[in-house]
Amino acid sequence: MSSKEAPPSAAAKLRQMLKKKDMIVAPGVYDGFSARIALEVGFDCLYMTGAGTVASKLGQPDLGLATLNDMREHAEMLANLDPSVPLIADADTGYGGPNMVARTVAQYHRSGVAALHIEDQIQTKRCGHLGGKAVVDVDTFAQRIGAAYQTRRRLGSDIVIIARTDALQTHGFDEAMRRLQAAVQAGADVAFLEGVTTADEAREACRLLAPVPVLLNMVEHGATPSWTPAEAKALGFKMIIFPFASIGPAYKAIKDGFVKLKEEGRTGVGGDFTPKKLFTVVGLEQAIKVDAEAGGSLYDKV
Ligand SMILES: C[C@](O)(C(=O)O)[C@H](CC(=O)O)C(=O)O
Repeated sequence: MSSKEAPPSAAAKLRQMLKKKDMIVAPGVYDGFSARIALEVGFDCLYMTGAGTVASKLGQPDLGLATLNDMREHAEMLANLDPSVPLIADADTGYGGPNMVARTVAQYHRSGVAALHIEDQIQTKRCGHLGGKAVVDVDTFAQRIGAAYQTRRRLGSDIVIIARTDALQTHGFDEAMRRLQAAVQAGADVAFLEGVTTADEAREACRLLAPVPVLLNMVEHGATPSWTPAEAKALGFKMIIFPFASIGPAYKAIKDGFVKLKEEGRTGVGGDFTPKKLFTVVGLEQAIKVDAEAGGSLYDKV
């Protein structure tokens, strides 16, 4: 029996999206559940936040504590919930020298990740919106991106390489631009100026980098003013990520529920949130279908 032609990879799909004029909007997801909710709402691109991954998987702050294995495993799970929806995943510093960056790109590619961002912070990195950051020199950064590009070519992969500079805070705008330009020369597909602080700076960065697409990191209450996708598009950005779009509301909702439980002995979970509702959000229908198509009847009475 012939099988259907394989659909395009998520990375190839993201490359197509980059060519269109629409803004690419990716909500931050930090676990399988938040990713499923983003898919339920109909987003056509997801962002795996490193900060959210470290917080949820390790219960730790975003200080470079996650290893390649932690991040890859998480990214693979997220990328494959719906492989037709591209996942942009945080890859921090690439986790070492050129050979480690090469392993990172190869492993993210094999895991079905559509795009990854690699930055110029030192290995003991921190969230880009904390003070006291330090960056490697421009040549080391260009080597990281060059290793990513060579790996992508070697594998025949469409994975989109996003170069992020954290140099704005310590070295100023001109040096940050120089770094992004060096990264583009080294093979980056998309530029990411971390911690942009004003609309003028944002507009100028997009102008100087054109035609290279620029990503905006819309961390709420960080260094960057709050802009909507439409406002970001008007400034010249092509992609926007909202890293805390799920972990922020989750914190409040979970905490409120726990306080209620502690004080009143009840969680206050809404009556519509039945066990079946939870499993439906995370793919119950698909699981039933797979079983039925294989001739099974395991879930007839679910
Ligand atoms: C984008 C980011 O890398 C992330 O992990 O989501 C973080 C977000 C954050 O911690 O504020 C970053 O900007 O460094």
